[in-house]
Amino acid sequence: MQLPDLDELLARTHIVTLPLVTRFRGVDAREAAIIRGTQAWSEFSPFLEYEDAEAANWLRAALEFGFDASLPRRSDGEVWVNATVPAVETSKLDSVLARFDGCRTAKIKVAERGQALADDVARVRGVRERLGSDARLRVDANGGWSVDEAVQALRVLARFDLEYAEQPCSTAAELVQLRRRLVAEGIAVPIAADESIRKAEDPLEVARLGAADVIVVKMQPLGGVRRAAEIVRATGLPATVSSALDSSVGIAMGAQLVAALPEPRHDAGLGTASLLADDVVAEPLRPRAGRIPLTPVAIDEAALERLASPSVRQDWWRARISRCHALLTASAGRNGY
Ligand SMILES: O=C(O)CCC(=O)C1=CC=C[C@@H](O)[C@@H]1C(=O)O
Ligand SMILES: [Mg+2]
Repeated sequence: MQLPDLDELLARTHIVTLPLVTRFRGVDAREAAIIRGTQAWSEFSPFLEYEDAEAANWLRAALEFGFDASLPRRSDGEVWVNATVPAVETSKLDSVLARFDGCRTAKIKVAERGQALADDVARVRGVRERLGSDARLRVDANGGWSVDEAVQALRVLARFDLEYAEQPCSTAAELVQLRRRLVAEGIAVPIAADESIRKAEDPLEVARLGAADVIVVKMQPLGGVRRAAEIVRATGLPATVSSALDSSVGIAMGAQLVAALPEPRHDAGLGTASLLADDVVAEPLRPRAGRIPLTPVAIDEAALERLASPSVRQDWWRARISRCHALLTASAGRNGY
């Protein structure tokens, strides 16, 4: 595939600000570039604090999805998704869970700065009580615990029967130590790596070190469907595909990554359109009966206008796209991107 040139890319790009229902990851709104590709609508939405070198991978993913005619795409079938529970008080659990119709798996944020282990325990207990004993529950600490804190927390949280704990500590070396400690203490909680995959220089290190039982893969940070699927294959570990809190366009991209992976599959963290108060498509990809469809999304042109970011943010994003495009052009490999 040839990279679209910069002027063409910018002419095809809409910059939008999507309000969130609940504060998540420290933000109340999500900014994204929505791109009308030649093959499909695609999304470029690296978090604002990411440097260009990291953000360029996200652009690679957007270009593959939007412009690469040789990318296999499935339009039939569905993807099972998990409910995503932000670090809310227990009084908000009913309203959060109500947004994830029929989800049989929930991922619960823990180790939030300013909160205590008792808050995490109450939240996990609250979700277990509401979803019942058959539901699969995962927690995600975003690297917020030391090894000692993780042992202490997982000893208590294990009581709620966890599918896994995602990125309990920040480094792969700590995850290795933690896994040994959990085995030694008889605490049966598998470990998943997220930031240790998507923010690592070498995403295969986790597998080499034996740092995780499961890997979490996000299609934008990993540079697209093909690259992410290759990482999964190379690690040989079971994978959970997850969103980066994308619009429904990015969610549809993630769903194609799920379809590209071998079975069995963990329920995907692709229910997060439910955390948005508005979206760019006619029918947002919110879970119904625990699933989202693989059908291509239909853009709502009026929503692109309604949600258009203020001009100062448009300029910021266009400058960012230009810099990332230059990085990709400079490093273009055999495939042209
Ligand atoms: O995996 C999910 O259930 C939803 C996606 C999700 O949790 C995340 C999306 C974007 C940024 C991250 O802080 C967060 C994660 O850590 O997995
Ligand atoms: Mg995570």
